[in-house]
Amino acid sequence: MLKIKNLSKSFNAETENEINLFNNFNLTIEKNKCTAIIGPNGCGKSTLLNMICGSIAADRGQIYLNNNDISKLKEEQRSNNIGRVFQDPSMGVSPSLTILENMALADKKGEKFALKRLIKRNNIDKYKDLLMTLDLGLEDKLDTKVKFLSGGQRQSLSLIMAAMKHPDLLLLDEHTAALDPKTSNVIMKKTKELIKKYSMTTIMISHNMKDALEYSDRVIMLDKGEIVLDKPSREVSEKELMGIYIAKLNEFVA
Ligand SMILES: Nc1ncnc2c1ncn2[C@@H]1O[C@H](COP(=O)(O)OP(=O)(O)OP(=O)(O)O)[C@@H](O)[C@H]1O
Repeated sequence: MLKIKNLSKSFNAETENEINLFNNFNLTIEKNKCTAIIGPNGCGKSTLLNMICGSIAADRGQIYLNNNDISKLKEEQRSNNIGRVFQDPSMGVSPSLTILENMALADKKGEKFALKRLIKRNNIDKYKDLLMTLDLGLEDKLDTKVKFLSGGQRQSLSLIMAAMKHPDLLLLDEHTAALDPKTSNVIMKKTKELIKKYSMTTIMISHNMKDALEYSDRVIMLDKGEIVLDKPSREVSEKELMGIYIAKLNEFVA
């Protein structure tokens, strides 16, 4: 379970460009459930994920993961228990390393290791088995540098790597937004399968209302750093979400 208590964050404090994004923000994310976070551009979705994983510091407040206060931990320390897949297929993987080297790195997350001893021959079958589940033939390209893979292939690899150590929390930051509809669909299905298989508590940011409803247990809409809707996904329709979304966008334009 993830518990966020009284989180506050502003940017450019005490300047004319000050943005008070979160002000005493509270949220509890249930264990082993997938929660979708939606909301218009700039409402604070990525900033929230960045504060959870520690890539940006909150001004005030606490974050508890399975009752442990992680607020003061560095990003690397939090990454032992938090996996993340980004929108950009080049993030979350090391493009100049091979598929095999990337997977071995993900496998060693949180451990001290020597790079030259990174790859353990007896782990290769494990990596191949994981890649085989993607059905993209990547298991036969272990020595291919990741920069030569397509966006969809990289994103699939990134997902497998993020889930490899069965993190307590999986953060999906618009992870299919840069992909074509068919590949996006394949990756969403794979995501659902992995979340279920490894019982991962998941937060998924999406601008795709249909995916947000289909693949989550709960949907939360943010607007200007505040929760404006919070419902079980099965109790809300795409039409209802779009209605609120458009009303918020119109408020923004007005
Ligand atoms: N490092 C930063 N410095 C200054 N302002 C920032 C910084 N990071 C985010 N912001 C501002 O905070 C607000 C929220 O940004 P954020 O990226 O969290 O929104 P978002 O909901 O993820 O948007 P999108 O859907 O476009 O990805 C925006 O106004 C953004 O300009």
